[in-house]
Amino acid sequence: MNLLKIARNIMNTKKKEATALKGLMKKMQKGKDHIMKNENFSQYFQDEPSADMFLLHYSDGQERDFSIIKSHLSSYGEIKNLVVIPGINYGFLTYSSIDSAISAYNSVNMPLNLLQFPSKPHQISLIYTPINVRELKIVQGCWCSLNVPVPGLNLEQEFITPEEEDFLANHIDELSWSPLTNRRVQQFGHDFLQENQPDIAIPEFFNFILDRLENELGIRFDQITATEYIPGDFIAPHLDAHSSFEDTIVCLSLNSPSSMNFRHPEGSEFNQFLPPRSILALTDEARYLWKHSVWNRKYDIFEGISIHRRRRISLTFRKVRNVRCECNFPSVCDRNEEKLIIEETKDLNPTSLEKDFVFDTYDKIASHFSHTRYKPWPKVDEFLKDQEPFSLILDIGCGNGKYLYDDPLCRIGTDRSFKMLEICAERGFSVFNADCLNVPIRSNSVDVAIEIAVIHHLSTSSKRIQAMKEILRVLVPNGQALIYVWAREQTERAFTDQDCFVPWHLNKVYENEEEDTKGEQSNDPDKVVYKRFYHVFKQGELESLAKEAKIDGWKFEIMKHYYDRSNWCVRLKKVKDEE
Ligand SMILES: O=C(O)CCC(=O)C(=O)O
Ligand SMILES: [Fe+2]
Repeated sequence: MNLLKIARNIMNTKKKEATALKGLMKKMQKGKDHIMKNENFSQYFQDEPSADMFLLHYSDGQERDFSIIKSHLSSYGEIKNLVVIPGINYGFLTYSSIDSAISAYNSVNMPLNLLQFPSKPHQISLIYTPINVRELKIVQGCWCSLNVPVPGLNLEQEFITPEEEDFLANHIDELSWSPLTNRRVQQFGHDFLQENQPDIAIPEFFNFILDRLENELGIRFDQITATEYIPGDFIAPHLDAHSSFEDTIVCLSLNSPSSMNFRHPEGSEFNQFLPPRSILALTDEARYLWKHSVWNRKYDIFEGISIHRRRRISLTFRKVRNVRCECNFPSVCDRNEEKLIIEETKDLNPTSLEKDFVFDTYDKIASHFSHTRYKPWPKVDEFLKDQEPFSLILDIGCGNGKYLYDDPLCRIGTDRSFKMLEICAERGFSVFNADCLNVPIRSNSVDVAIEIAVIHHLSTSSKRIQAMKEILRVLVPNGQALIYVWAREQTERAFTDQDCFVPWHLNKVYENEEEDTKGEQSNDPDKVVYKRFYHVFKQGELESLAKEAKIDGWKFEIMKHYYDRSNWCVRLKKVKDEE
């Protein structure tokens, strides 16, 4: 090779390097600009060195990238926090000292300091920030620890071996999972989710673990729930029903770390880290008083370091209770709760359940209810504003009239509760007393109907269908309706049954002294409790109801169905039934 050729080769390599470098610098700047613009983070960036840093890594933030980022960044000093968020190309880093941060900053930000990620090589870069990562809302992992101060909570790590973990998970996966909205489950022993179902025998492959638990805790568990959580799945805060199971409940985690939130009724909260193969025993206060939940997060932050969740299978071991619960926490105990058994009949007359726990209750709580229900829900409002001007709008079950506000000429409301109607009348709205099963309005006469949080107070499915039929009847052809009902799957509350009572805690200042029937005394001396009857809807149930409701050659077309504020919702249109 002659000299000229060598020189040209060197020149070419240098040129290539320079182009690569330019490309990288451009990409870094683009990444920075993107974050500044879209996440509005520019306020968090600063030139002055600090131990807290913003980490641009340009990878997909998955677990395999995380370990490379971590081992590289550890070489500059001790790391206090390192949060890499699944699916996001930036993260957060805190060093134990500013010196480490400076040394990382100076080396990492050098162009062409590429890290060999499994996906592809990446440049990472660091920016100083004044913000502590715990305070950043974007970080949605659960900050958790191994020992949380919840009395009666006990974690034991490595309760089973990795081989036993595989053995259990494989056997369970051979059986069939039942889907719930946000996770899948399998029940063994007594199936408390499906009433009146015979017990399912506990498969033999569980025997070794039942024996081990019996040896350790002295309890032979006879009910097992297997739950599958894909990252992002969750279980809402709940207490395992006191009346259904005895004191100690044990959760065994398979295949993935996760965390469980414990919340005291007065508000304090802790996140318990759950390593795979560990058992967590809930006894006494932890079992009876603190609600537990698994949040819908894709990662947890344990000792400052983000830990990606993978597919987790949890096994919950319980012992079915045969005697009344005598726990020391009567305020949260269901021992006195009657189980609602509702007879399905075609009779549309109100039952005493509806009279006492819907009509009467809403009359009693009307003014308190009205003070807490004044803001229209944005999606309902949007629907109403979407309608042609001067459309006639009927609000069935209008309550205090929060959707009747502007434009009273075109909006009319009905309700069963006279007290609610009095409130509407005082506000000058056009309302009248009516039952939603028999609306005294001509057929084909209203352009738009809404029925928000009403149908879930009807106790039988015949009544719920009749309510839908009434909406269909009064609407003009092509008229639209919007219906909201409480979702069983909501995260705000947990329901063991679809038919249930939900308490209303009424401040005594709202109690009418002349009335003879009073609510029950609450734990709070200033409050009384009134029960409201609800039938909480399963996902898809409202759509089935809409499909079933047909009259005189008309039916509903489902234009949209969605979840909003703990409710299942449908937007319907009255169309010709061609069948
Ligand atoms: O995921 C877990 O370990 C807890 C499940 C649970 O709370 C339950 O099934 O009641
Ligand atoms: Fe539970």
